[in-house]
Amino acid sequence: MRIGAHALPNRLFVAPMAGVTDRPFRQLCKQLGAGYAVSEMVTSRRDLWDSLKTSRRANHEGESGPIAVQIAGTDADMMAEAALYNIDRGAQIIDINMGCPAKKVCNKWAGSALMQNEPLAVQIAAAVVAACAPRGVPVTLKMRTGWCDEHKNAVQLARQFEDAGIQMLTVHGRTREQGYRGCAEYETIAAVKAAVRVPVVANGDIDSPEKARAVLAATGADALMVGRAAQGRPWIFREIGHYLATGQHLAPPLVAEVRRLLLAHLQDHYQLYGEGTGVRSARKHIAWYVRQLPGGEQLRQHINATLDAAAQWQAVADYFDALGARMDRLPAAAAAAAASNEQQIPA
Ligand SMILES: Cc1cc2nc3c(=O)[nH]c(=O)nc-3n(C[C@H](O)[C@H](O)[C@H](O)COP(=O)(O)O)c2cc1C
Repeated sequence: MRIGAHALPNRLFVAPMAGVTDRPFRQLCKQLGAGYAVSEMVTSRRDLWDSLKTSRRANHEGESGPIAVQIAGTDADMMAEAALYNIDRGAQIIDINMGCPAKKVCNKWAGSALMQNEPLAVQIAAAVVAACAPRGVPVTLKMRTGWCDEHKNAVQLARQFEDAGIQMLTVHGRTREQGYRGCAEYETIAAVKAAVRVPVVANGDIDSPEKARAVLAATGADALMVGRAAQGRPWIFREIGHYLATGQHLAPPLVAEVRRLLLAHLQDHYQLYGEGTGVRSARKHIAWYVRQLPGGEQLRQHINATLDAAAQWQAVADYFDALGARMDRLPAAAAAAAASNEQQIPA
C-alpha cells in the first residue's frame, strides 16, 4: 500500500491516541508489526506550539518513517500553517482530525464537530492539501461515520474530501454522539470504500486477529487501524499480521519478551518525558500490560505510590522475574485481553 511516495510495509496501522501514542509507543508498535502509525494530534493554535506538550509531539527524532502527524483545529488557514509547522519538524504525511469526540475539541468546532459543517470541513481539507502539495507531502483524514445516527454523512464527505485532494481516509465506525459506547458498525465504512478511489482504512473495536479478518471482509477496506486493543498489547499487530497471512494463531508472547519490551518502553518513556512526568505517564502503560495477569493489581497499586523512575523500573523487573518463574508465556486469555470500550475516554 502507498500513500503518495511512501510505500507502507503492511496494512496494519496504529490509531492516533492523545496521551498514548507518543513516539516510544509508536516505535514499539512498528517494531512489533504495525506498518504505519499516526501521531497524537497537534493543535493548530500557534500560541500553543511553544508549550512542552506540543514541542514533544512535534519532535520526531529517531522515529522510523513514514512520519505521519495529525493536526486538529477549525480554521482553514491555521490548519494549513500547522501542517507546514509539522512538515518543518519532520512530518512526511499530514493527517486531519475530524474524529475526536472530546467536548473541549468539539465545542471549538474542531475534531468530529467539523462533520456537521461540510463546507468548512472541505475548506480545511483543501487548504491543507494546497499548503502541503508544494512540499510533496500527502494529506490524509480521519473521521467518524457522522455526527449522530440521523446524520451519517461519511460517504458524502468522503467524496468531497477525495475531490479536495485527500489521499487516504480513515473511518471510525461510530458517530460522534456514540462517543466510544456501543459497538462500531462497518456498513458505513464499506459504503465509503465503495464511494471513493483513495485507500480507506477501517477503524473501531478491532481487538483480535479474527475480528481483523472479519472487518476486512465486511468493509473491503485497504487497511485496518487498531487503537485501544494495542494498549499493553503492542504485539497485537504481529498477531493479526500472522493470522491474516497464514490463518494460524501465534503463541502468546514469552514472559521474558514482555519483560524486555516493557522495560525498554519505560526507558524510552523516561527519556522523552524526563523522570518525574515519565514515571507518572508510564503508570497507565504498566497497568495495561499487567491487567489480568496474576499479581497485576498489586503491582499497579505499588507503582501508583512510586515517584522514582529507578524504583518503578525495578518493581516492573521484579514483577516479571517472579511471573517468569511461574510461567513461560503469558496466559492466552491475558495476552488477548482487549481494552474495554469504556476505558480511557478523552474528556
Ligand atoms: C485515549 C484516546 C485518545 C484518542 N485520541 C485521538 C486523537 O488524538 N485523534 C484521533 O483521530 N482519534 C483519537 N482517538 C480515537 C482513536 O484513534 C480510535 O479512532 C478509537 O479509539 C477507535 O478505535 P479502537 O476501537 O481501535 O480503539 C483516541 C482514542 C482514545 C481511546
